[in-house]
Amino acid sequence: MAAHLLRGAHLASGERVDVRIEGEQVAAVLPAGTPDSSTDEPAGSSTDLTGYLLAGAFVEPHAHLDKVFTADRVPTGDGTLAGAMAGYQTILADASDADVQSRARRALRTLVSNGTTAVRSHVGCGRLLGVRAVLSLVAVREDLRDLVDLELVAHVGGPGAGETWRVHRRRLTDALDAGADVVGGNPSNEADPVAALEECVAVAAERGVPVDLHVDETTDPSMLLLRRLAVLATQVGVPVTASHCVSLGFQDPGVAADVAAEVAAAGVSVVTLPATNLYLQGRRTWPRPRGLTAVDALLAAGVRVAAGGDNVRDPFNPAGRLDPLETASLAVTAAHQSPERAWSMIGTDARAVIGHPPAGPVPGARADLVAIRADSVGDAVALASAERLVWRAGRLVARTAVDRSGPVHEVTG
Ligand SMILES: Nc1ccnc(=O)[nH]1
Repeated sequence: MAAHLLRGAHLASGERVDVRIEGEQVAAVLPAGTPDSSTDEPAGSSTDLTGYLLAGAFVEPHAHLDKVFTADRVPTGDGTLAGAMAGYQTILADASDADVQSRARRALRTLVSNGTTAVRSHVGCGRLLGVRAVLSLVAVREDLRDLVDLELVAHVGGPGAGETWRVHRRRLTDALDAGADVVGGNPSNEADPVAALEECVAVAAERGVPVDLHVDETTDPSMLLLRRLAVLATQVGVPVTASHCVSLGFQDPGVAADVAAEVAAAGVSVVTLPATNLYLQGRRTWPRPRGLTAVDALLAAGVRVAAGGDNVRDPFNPAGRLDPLETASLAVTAAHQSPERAWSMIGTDARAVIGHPPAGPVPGARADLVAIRADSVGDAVALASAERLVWRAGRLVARTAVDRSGPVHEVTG
């Protein structure tokens, strides 16, 4: 089997190593310069990674690829979630298959060149879109399958749609039939949030697929569906993820700790989405709160917490770089996590949340790797150097070099 040697990189621990890749996997991790690791290597089958930090590739656990890059098509809204949802409705008529696909492809290539090899994207499948966007993204998933693992979440509903949960149920099953992998939705924004939540979880249980819901994306503490979701999660045998959970950050600390314990006991994972929730939440209150979930309480209770980029250049967030290191930096400054914890939230934890097996410079793991020019994890999170190399299943899929004129990206897939 063809082997490739990555020479002289350092790991997060600081140790300098040579990493041998065979096929799709990491075959060996040896101290840098170990003679055994480089003998019998024909010239050209190694890469010098001196000065690079080598780690498992990043994972984006929560994107919205059907919406990405639409910010310039809508008038600036009022910056709230309701305003963003209303603004987005106006774009849908123009969202042809070709348009959705080209925006999603551009976003995925950027994510890959930044070090990401697996992406979970929510995709609208409500009244205006039906299964159109799901089908568009299924085609993109197929096209780019050598570059990135793309998982699709059927994101049903929306306020004012005037649809009952019977109709939503059909929309979810249609989207799953069309190729979506996971049940999603935004029950907190429905007329009957508890009924909507229960229906989503019921569909996931019936179909035997994971469920990943937008939960409690509000600073209003009286909305706390997370508690009900934790109860439901103990009754179904499918993986349950709660994205956003903003209102948990607005509970009394005792309540937050109790709910976090319930979430941990139920095995529910949480995805925090700092960029969008800093943008959308807290617009109408002073002092202005930060719209983040209670990350510390969740971690203290033993909940798996990942961090995602969510919306990028759309009515929900006009900014965003499609770089998990931007998300990690926000987890440090806005969610008060250490750089090392933030790094794990965009890597190991995010990968576990979406149910993928471990990857990284560990013998036997899949060779999904990112090398970034950085002295340490703290450096990588803070400076987010553009100089990166990315391998997926043992194959180099992207390389960004920097010369005097700036970064030069090459996505090889
Ligand atoms: N934060 C978000 C809520 C609902 N839809 C989105 O695209 N984003």
